[in-house]
Amino acid sequence: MKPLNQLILASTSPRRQELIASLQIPFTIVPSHVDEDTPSDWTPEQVVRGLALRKAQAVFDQLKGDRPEAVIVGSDTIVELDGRILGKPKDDNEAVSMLTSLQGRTHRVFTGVACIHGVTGDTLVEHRVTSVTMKPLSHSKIVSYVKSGEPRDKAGAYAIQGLGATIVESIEGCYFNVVGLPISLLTDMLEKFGVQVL
Ligand SMILES: Cc1cn([C@H]2C[C@H](O)[C@@H](COP(=O)(O)OP(=O)(O)OP(=O)(O)O)O2)c(=O)[nH]c1=O
Repeated sequence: MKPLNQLILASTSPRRQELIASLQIPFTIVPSHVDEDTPSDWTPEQVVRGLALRKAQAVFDQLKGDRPEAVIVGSDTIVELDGRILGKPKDDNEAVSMLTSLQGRTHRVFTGVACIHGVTGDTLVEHRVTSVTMKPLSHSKIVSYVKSGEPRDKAGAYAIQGLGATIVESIEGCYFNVVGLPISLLTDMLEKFGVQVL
């Protein structure tokens, strides 16, 4: 397999763009705009792995005529509580109800990562899980956090990297997995494609 030294990030997420920049490898952004619906009986692992692959595959299909000498990276993040999957809230009311169910408890954040070799089409898919414990929160604190606007485009209606840091008590596992791109896992995957980060 030909070693590559460039990345294509199949994502509109500004957080993922910032995180991938930290690898100091040349990268470009090609948003995937895929339908994020999944069958209701899929497990959290199946959802994040399936959607990460769907995002990377959509960009690969779009570019494959050019056989880009780059690894295409797709990623997806969800929150799971009591077997229930929480994606991005559709409005502020749903954000309040998500945070009401998460406060004072421990939930799991799943992120799937898919890498596709732009020349050969070889594919790797992995995921990571991080446990996050949220502080107990009053209704007025939840409403005030939702009013900040931060929960809107975040799985589980919070952002640990922002004001959401003030409502998280502790985490167990990879922090960057919660933000949406587990950098350490991604690096291991890239090395399998011959992309050396260090
Ligand atoms: C839990 C949590 C999620 N998130 C974000 C990461 C993801 O951007 C978002 C989950 O939505 P995703 O569907 O994974 O990603 P996206 O639609 O934002 O971007 P794209 O599909 O184009 O890659 O939630 C945080 O930023 N901080 C957090 O603490």
